[in-house]
Amino acid sequence: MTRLSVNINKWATLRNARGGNTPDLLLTATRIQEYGAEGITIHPRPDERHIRYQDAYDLKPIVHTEYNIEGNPIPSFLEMVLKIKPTQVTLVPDGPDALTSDHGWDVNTHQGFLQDVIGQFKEAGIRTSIFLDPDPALITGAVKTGADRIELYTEGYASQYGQDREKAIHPYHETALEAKRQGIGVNAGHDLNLQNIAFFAEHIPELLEVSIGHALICESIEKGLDNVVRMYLNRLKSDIE
Ligand SMILES: CC(=O)[C@@H](O)[C@H](O)COP(=O)(O)O
Ligand SMILES: NCC(=O)COP(=O)(O)O
Repeated sequence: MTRLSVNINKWATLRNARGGNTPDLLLTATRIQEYGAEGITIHPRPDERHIRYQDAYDLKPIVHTEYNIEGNPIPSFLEMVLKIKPTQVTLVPDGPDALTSDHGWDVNTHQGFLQDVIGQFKEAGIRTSIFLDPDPALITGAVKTGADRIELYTEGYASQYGQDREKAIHPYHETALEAKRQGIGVNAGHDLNLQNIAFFAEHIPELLEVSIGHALICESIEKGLDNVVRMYLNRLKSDIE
C-alpha cells in the first residue's frame, strides 16, 4: 500500500503573502493528518519563501505520522534536520534560487558527498531518500550512497501523461524494477495529481510513498470553491432578511 504524504509548502506561501498566520500551518498539518494522510512533507528553501526553518521545528510535535523534510543538504539544512530528527530526510540537488525542484542527483559525481551526509543522517536514526531522475542506470550509484530509498522525480511523467501515459510511465517502471532488484525502496513525487496518480501507483512495483503538494492545494481550492461561494451568498442573504 502506497502512503500519502502531503507537502504543505504552498499553505506557507499563502500564509506568508499577508504576513500573519492565516492559514495556520500547524492547524493545517493537524487536519491533514485527521483526514487520513500518512505523512507531512515540507521543503524549506534557503530564501524561506514558503516553509521557514522555524516552521520545521514547530511542526515536529504536531506531526505524529511520518515527518519528511526535503531539501539540498547545505550546512544550515543539515544542522536543522539533525536537530529535528524527522522520520525521513529527502535530499534534493536544487540550487538556492530554483523556482522548484527540476532534476535528480547525479549520483556518480556526488557519490562521496552523498555518502558523507547520508552517513550523518543514518547515524542520527533518520531514514534517507535521494531525489532521482527515472533511469535504471542510476540505481547502482544510488545504492552506493547508502540511501534507504530513492524518490523518483515525476515531473516528466506528469507532463507526458496527457499525450501517452504508457510511454510516460515506462522509464519509471524500469527504474523501480531495478530498485527492487537492488533492494532500495521507492518513493515518488512532483506534479502528481488526481488525474495521474492512480495510473502511476498501479504501474510502479512496491511504491512506498508519494508526496504531493502543489496539485493537492490547487484541487482543494477548486473543489471547495463552489461550497465557499455559496456560503458567502447565504451569509449575505441572511443579513438582508
Ligand atoms: C522535491 C520536490 O519535488 C518537491 O519538494 C518540490 O520541490 C516542492 O517544492 P516547491 O513547493 O518549492 O515547488
Ligand atoms: N517530493 C515532492 C513533493 O513533496 C511535492 O511536489 P509537488 O506535488 O508540490 O510538485
